Amino acid sequence: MISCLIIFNMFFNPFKPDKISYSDFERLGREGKIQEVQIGADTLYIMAKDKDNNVKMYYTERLMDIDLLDDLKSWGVKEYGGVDESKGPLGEILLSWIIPLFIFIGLGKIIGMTLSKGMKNMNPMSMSRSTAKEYNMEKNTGVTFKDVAGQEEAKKSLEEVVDYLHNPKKYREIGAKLPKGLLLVGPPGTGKTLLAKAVAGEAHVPFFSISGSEFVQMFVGMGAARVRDLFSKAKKKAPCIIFIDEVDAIGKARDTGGIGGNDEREQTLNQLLTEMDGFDSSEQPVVILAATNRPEILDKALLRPGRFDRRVIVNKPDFIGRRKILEVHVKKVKLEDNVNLDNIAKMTAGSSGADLANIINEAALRAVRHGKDKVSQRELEESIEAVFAGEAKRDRIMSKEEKISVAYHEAGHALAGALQERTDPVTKITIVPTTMGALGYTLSLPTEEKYLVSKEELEEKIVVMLAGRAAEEVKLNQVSTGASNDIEKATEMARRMITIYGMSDKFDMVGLESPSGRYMDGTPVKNYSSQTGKEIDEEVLSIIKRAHKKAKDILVNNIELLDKVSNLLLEKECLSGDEFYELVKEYRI
Ligand SMILES: Nc1ncnc2c1ncn2[C@@H]1O[C@H](COP(=O)(O)OP(=O)(O)OP(=O)(O)O)[C@@H](O)[C@H]1O
Ligand SMILES: [Zn+2]
Repeated sequence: MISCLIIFNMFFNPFKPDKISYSDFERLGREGKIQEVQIGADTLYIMAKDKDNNVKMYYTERLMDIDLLDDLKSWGVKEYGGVDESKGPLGEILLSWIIPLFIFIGLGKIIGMTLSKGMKNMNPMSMSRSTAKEYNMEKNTGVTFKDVAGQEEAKKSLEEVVDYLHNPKKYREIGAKLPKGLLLVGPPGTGKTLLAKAVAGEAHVPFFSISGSEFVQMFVGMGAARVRDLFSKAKKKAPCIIFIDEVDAIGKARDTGGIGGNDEREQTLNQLLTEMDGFDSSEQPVVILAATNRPEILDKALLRPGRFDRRVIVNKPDFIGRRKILEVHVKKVKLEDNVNLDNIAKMTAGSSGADLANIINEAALRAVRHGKDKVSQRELEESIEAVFAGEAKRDRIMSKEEKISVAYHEAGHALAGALQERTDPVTKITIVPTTMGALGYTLSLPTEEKYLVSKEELEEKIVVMLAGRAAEEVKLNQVSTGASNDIEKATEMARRMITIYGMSDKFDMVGLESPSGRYMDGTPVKNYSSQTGKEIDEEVLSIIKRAHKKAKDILVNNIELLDKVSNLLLEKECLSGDEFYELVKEYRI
């Protein structure tokens, strides 16, 4: 055996293939120097003439150039075909090309095997591959833009990437470089991962994905190794997509300090930057998509040109977007014919795509629980409420007095909602306690999407919040702990009107608190003196007092209606918006 290897090594060197770049390969092709090409999964083995017109063997990393076969034909390459690398990367090719040159018939296998080892060692990338392989690779995600409902703007900005991956040649020829990195920015559950997969699916290219947070838990040095490994593998499969979810976990600004694991993160980040700079996107069309919901904390180095220099905003869906997302997801369940998805879309303002997917699934589970074979409006509405307010908790025993308090409290909220001009319509009132701790609740939902809210609207909202307690006062002459949540929300809103929205006469348009800046404990960053602080407190107090008085006035002026609504609530425990407005209409005419 040993002697065989020695003999073999003597002959090996003259036939050691040289690695060439893909562009050199193309140049050889254009110059008509290529005689034969064997196409492996990751490697192209090329027999071509060198400068001195001697036939030599070369290899290059295979890029997923969809024009490869056309090119080979147009260059007049006579022989080409696939190579089965499972016998060892060079096994087949060597057997057919080199062995006949030797008389070592019968030693072919050994030579093939040993050569393949030699080949491996010449290629450093395959060595690091074994150290870490924690990313996912999907050859075909099977997701297309059709699966991503709404998000039209995001899709539009990603279409160019798809086109580029489809046809890199077109861009290469004109000298255009597409951004290597795109940052998908948006709140959790809005479909960033889905969009990234859709880009890969649309372009029919492989999809490599890894989550930034996985790097943080890594042993020292592993994060960087993993990034290196990921890129080397991806480059071989180019064109392809690399998707880094939660990129903020590695890409946090480096100077923010912190204890432990920081070095690791920095190394990983540096490696990522190095890798991004280290390849030519026009030769190796690898597009890196990264997702974050906190772009502001990212290291500026990540956002420089040539890195993640483009942003794609992925927002929570508006009414039409929600409607479309619902349509995508109801396809997966059996629905009754009379289901009104418009209503569901209306009721779910503020929900993300993931919330909506969740609601549909929840409704299907409920339908099974109800012994049905189709999902109806009822299950859909119930699961929305379960998401927003918690499940009904009917086993909670309340005394009669407690029930009366809750009924007046909720009737108070509902009437303040119905009897002011700028408030959202009431869609449901219930005095059945929920698993989230509420003793009852009043649901009011906007009829249309709102992006701007006026001062008057905010004032009326505060009146609605305070009207629960106000009803207890005017009718039962009592105050209870039941209003604590309302009080907290009303106070917060009044404060924001003054300190953030510039809605007080006293402070005009001075920004007293920054809307986004918060301390570690969640309290807002304050930009004012303690004297101003006192004055703000006074202003807050006066807004609340005014609203409280208005709530009481509304209820006192409509005391009969208040009685009616709470009595009906006590009787039925739960009123729909329609039932409630029936009563209101009677009394308002
Ligand atoms: N626009 C949409 N159309 C259809 N389904 C959606 C949409 N947005 C979200 N979804 C649903 O929500 C699920 C979760 O979305 P995805 O994981 O892509 O969100 P994400 O923005 O990456 O969230 P995170 O920031 O939490 O990782 C998807 O698998 C899909 O079922
Ligand atoms: Zn209340």
